[in-house]
Amino acid sequence: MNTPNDDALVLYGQRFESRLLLGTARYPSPAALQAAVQRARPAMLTAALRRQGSIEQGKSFWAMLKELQVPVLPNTAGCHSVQEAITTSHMAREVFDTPWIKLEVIGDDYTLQPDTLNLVQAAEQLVRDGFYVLPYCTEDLVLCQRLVDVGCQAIMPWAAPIGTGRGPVNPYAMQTLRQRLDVPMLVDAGLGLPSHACQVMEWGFDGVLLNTAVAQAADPVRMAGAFADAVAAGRAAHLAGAMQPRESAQPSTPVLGTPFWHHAQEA
Ligand SMILES: CC(=O)[C@@H](O)[C@H](O)COP(=O)(O)O
Repeated sequence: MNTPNDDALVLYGQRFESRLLLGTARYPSPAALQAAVQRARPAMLTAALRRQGSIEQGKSFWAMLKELQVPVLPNTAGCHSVQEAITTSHMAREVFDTPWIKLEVIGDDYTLQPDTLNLVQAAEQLVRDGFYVLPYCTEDLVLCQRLVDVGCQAIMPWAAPIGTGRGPVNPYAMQTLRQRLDVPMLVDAGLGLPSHACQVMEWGFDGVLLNTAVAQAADPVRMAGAFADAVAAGRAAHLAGAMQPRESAQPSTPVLGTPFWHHAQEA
């Protein structure tokens, strides 16, 4: 029997049972992608409208995504300008028949760093056009605030540049961001290990989006499972309320006073 999840992820008013989102690129085979998705059961699958490959390959890829029955989150990967991102988003909405868009506007091709100056403008227009915009951004607090100001109901700060697998490179800024803004935040890009995902979930992030760490693992299916478990563990730890670290040692078993077995013997 399925028990209702009272801790579902809610984005733009929609509930998702999982807090893990997966990318669909760079898997060794379509079968590996399918099996990884079946193992991880992600909330959404992101795919670039501008995928490389022949028209035939494209058609069978989209058919496979449909078969997986996981909501598709089209993305604007490869877009470098506001207009390009907006046009691509509108095409994606027609192709996938969905209001969701992962908004990427790349500002630097070497680091794949989001164009923080133009991202807000693109997001504002897309929100006005009725999209559910999930902007891929840096962990800069003021940028994230501006994205929220223009109507983004959730944001996706990076942990590290796409494909690096370095994990959160700026823990201080990420934790500050989490404390300062009260919107759903999904950490997108740069996670390499399940422990990275667990860490950001412990900090209170609402979910993670990742691709390379699963797709490029020696065993993508097993790694997909490991990430799904890590995301759930990090979320549970966050909700459980962690102890505060201490400077000095404190015995976890009190040894002072009368041992409890002493009373038992006297009774
Ligand atoms: C697929 C996708 O959207 C990536 O651009 C995303 O940002 C994930 O990054 P990693 O591959 O570093 O997990």
